[in-house]
Amino acid sequence: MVMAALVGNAGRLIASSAVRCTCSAPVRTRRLICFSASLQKPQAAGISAPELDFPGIVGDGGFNAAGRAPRKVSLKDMTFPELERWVESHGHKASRAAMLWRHLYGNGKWVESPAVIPRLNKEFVSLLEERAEFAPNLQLRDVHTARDGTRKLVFFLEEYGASVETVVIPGPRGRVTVCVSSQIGCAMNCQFCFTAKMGLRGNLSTAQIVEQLVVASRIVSKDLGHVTNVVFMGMGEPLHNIDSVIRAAEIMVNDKGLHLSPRKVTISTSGLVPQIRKFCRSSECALAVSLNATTDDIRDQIMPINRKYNIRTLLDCVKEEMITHRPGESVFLEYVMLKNVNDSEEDATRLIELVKDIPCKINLIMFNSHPGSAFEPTPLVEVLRFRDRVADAGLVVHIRNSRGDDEKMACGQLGTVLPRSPRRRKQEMQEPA
Ligand SMILES: C[S@@+](CC[C@H](N)C(=O)[O-])C[C@H]1O[C@@H](n2cnc3c(N)ncnc32)[C@H](O)[C@@H]1O
Ligand code: SF4
Repeated sequence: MVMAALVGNAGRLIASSAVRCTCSAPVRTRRLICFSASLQKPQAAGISAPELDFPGIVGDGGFNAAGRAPRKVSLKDMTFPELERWVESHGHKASRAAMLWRHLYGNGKWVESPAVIPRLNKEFVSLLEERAEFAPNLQLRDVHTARDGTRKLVFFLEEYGASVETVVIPGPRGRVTVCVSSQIGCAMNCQFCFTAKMGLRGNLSTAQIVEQLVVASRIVSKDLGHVTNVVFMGMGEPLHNIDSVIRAAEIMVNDKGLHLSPRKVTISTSGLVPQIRKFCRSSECALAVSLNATTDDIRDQIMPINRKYNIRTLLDCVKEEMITHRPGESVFLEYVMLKNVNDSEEDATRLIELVKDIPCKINLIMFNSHPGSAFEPTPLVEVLRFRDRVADAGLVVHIRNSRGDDEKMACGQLGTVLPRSPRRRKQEMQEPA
């Protein structure tokens, strides 16, 4: 029956027999990788060695058009200790880094130029003007608002000629969740996900990830209040861009700035096993794993990454990492309900067996349809039945409703830009009075 449901999709599923891997990265991505090799010869490039220690330089491409002088460092590429080192390496007190950090991230200030920071030492202002970039290359192009109040921010990246999207989801009791993107497109090719159709165009830098949150916070601060939660569930596979993502998450939880609780910053992955290990050992933020099937047969077809790391390998890794490195915490297991694909009674029974020894919370996600998708959502009554079976076995399980799906803002729908009237676009982009 399951296979029958997949028949319409079979050609496409079978044809996608391999996960597109990192080494088939597009030219732009390869250019950045090759660039890091050229960093090994700093003198030849006319760049002073201390500058090379700072991630803003590397993430930014590093050189000006002439290829000799260093470009500005991108401040939002740096974690707090790195910013302190950068400030000190230019002969200033570390306390100036703390002040700068507060103005970048703290207390709703979010400044974009040293000129507006009061009582700043003149030489420090010159240093910032000459050598530092406050905001990365990420232009807010549009804000769409769905009927349920969910907002989608569309950012344009000039160097890729493409957009990435960020979603703000107002919740009950003052909860405000920002869903950030980590890549432009995605290489993982999950068959039910619209973002997969873009393929991978490139990775976002730490600064570009953090900036999504800063801009979203600024836009919603007057009417919704503070952002309370961040989920890396927008465009892209966060652990395919793990270094930038871990650093962005570190900046988000820093208590002198954005100060989110690490438990409220969740990184979601389709299941890259070595990167899950690295993440659990080097970040304190929460982990979500998109399981989405209970047999390798089905998962191989809907999530090609399963052909590399199958369900057993994935769940063994998750269990071991949670028990060893995250005692007392639970992993979120995401499960998109696909009609006649992964939603049977047998699936519920297998799911219980698979996860019963893992400290976890299961989220059943309603499938969000998109143009060209061969999948259909499981009817709500069936989702409720599935949930009850899993809950009766003593597992923690919730149903996640779609938010913003009328404006294509829900999970797995990102990657399109909707036309708006110029008047409404102007209204939505303004900060509320
Ligand atoms: C878009 S992904 C981004 C994070 C990461 N790449 C991952 O797969 O976990 C976030 C979540 O959306 C789910 N998802 C993808 N396409 C979906 C769709 N069309 N409807 C509902 N959920 C979807 C994924 O299974 C995942 O749990
Ligand atoms: S579900 Fe996640 S990993 Fe899969 S294609 Fe979509 S964004 Fe990529």
